[in-house]
Amino acid sequence: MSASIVTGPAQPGDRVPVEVAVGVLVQRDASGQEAAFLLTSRPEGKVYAGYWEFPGGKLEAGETVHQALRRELQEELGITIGQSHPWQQLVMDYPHARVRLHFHKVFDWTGEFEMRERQSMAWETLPVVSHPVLPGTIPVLQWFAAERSFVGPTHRD
Ligand SMILES: Nc1nc2c([nH]c(=O)n2[C@H]2C[C@H](O)[C@@H](COP(=O)(O)OP(=O)(O)OP(=O)(O)O)O2)c(=O)[nH]1
Repeated sequence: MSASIVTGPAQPGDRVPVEVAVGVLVQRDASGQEAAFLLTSRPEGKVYAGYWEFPGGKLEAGETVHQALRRELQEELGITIGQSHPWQQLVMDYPHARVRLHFHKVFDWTGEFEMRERQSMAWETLPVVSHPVLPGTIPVLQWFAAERSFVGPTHRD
């Protein structure tokens, strides 16, 4: 399976991207600095099953990214998010789909985590130990590395 990051403007003949809301849940340490972030594994039955990603899913008709995130995290993890903060966007081209990923950071949520799709979850810092990570997760780890002045591999190959 090959996947690539799309850079530059759309070209004639490109597939129209599917819009995806992605939640980057971040804990803060005692001094208020950003600390661990949440990764979840893709459930059985989905493409890239078992790969680690940030929780989220496709926007439904008429939804904003925030609304989709709130719904997906309720459905998948059983939590209710408060505010979400737009952070980064990325278009990925996979054999199965072209997706535009809208990453929002989330610092506030309520409820207990329940793995409603029998996925796994892990609070991670750099370098992440969960393996393998989804191709679309790698740029996010690089953004974290830049924000945190982290040097070295962000994950296992
Ligand atoms: N949730 C999520 N999806 C990601 C990430 N990175 C990445 O490339 N993707 C891709 C994988 C999928 O092609 C797409 C998300 O679709 P999905 O199948 O997980 O969404 P969904 O939960 O709405 O799925 P479904 O109801 O259609 O089964 O975005 C990520 O960090 N999180």
